[in-house]
Amino acid sequence: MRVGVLGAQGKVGREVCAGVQAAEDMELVAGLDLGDDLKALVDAGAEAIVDFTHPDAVMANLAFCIENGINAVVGTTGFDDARLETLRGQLGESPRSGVLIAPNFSIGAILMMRFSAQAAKYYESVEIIELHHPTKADAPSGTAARTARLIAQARRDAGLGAPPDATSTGIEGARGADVDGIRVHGLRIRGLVAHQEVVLGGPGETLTIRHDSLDRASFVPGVLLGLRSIGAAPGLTVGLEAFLDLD
Ligand SMILES: NC(=O)C1=CN([C@@H]2O[C@H](COP(=O)(O)OP(=O)(O)OC[C@H]3O[C@@H](n4cnc5c(N)ncnc54)[C@H](OP(=O)(O)O)[C@@H]3O)[C@@H](O)[C@H]2O)C=CC1
Ligand SMILES: O=C(O)C1=N[C@H](C(=O)O)C[C@H](O)C1
Repeated sequence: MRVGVLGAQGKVGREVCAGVQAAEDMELVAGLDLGDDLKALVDAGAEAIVDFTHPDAVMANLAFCIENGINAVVGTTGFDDARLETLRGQLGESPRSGVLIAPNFSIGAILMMRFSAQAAKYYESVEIIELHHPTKADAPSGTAARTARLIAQARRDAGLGAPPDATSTGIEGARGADVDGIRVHGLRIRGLVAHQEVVLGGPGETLTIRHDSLDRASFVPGVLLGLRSIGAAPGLTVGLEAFLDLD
């Protein structure tokens, strides 16, 4: 498979380039970064791209790929419902392309999200703490936002209301961000890579589900799986779990 990487000079992009180059069934035909012309992907005959760029850049990159029939595996964050709807519309007009949007490509993070959603219906309280390196542009993290939405859906399905919280006064932000009714707290700490805790609580007990990406190599096997899978999945896929046998 002929692969292009967007954000090739970035922290994750560099790891992905090395992973693609080491894969026997893949060839790295283009490594583009800020300022490079996307036409290089077409000139190089890229069949699929990987995007680890910036939330402000990714939609234009994907519009180009979809128009040109290039499949895309996307780690860049910043996807809300409106953006996903835009992509569905673009893919509807160019049905040969497949786009995978995955908030997190590490297997442990995917399991952490799955376990959190499974546990959600058993606990009255739940909050999320995401911890990242201080060069991260977006907050809360894409992983935390997705986890919050999965937990919120599981709570709704179980008929649970809002988690208990008597806070009636305080400093703005002290209780974190509200994502679909779930509180998310963000830390930006030098030395960290990507980490998340989901803290659940009920009478007399708590359960903490924690995942740590200690190195960006943790994202590469999932990206390669996405590349190997996306050719057979035209349209929009959200979450790498669609290509994992989790059930
Ligand atoms: N889904 C997942 O598993 C993961 C997702 N991420 C997400 O991936 C994204 C990138 O993260 P990270 O690698 O840490 O960030 P970096 O800032 O280290 O890398 C981003 C790279 O993309 C470049 N870039 C910016 N705009 C464009 C553009 N229009 N076209 C091509 N390249 C561009 C940047 O250039 P310059 O520096 O000159 O601006 C930089 O080299 C973030 O949204 C992050 O949240 C990160 C880790 C895992
Ligand atoms: O910016 C990062 O580093 C990461 N971004 C993704 C996110 O926002 O969830 C995935 C992982 O947390 C690393």
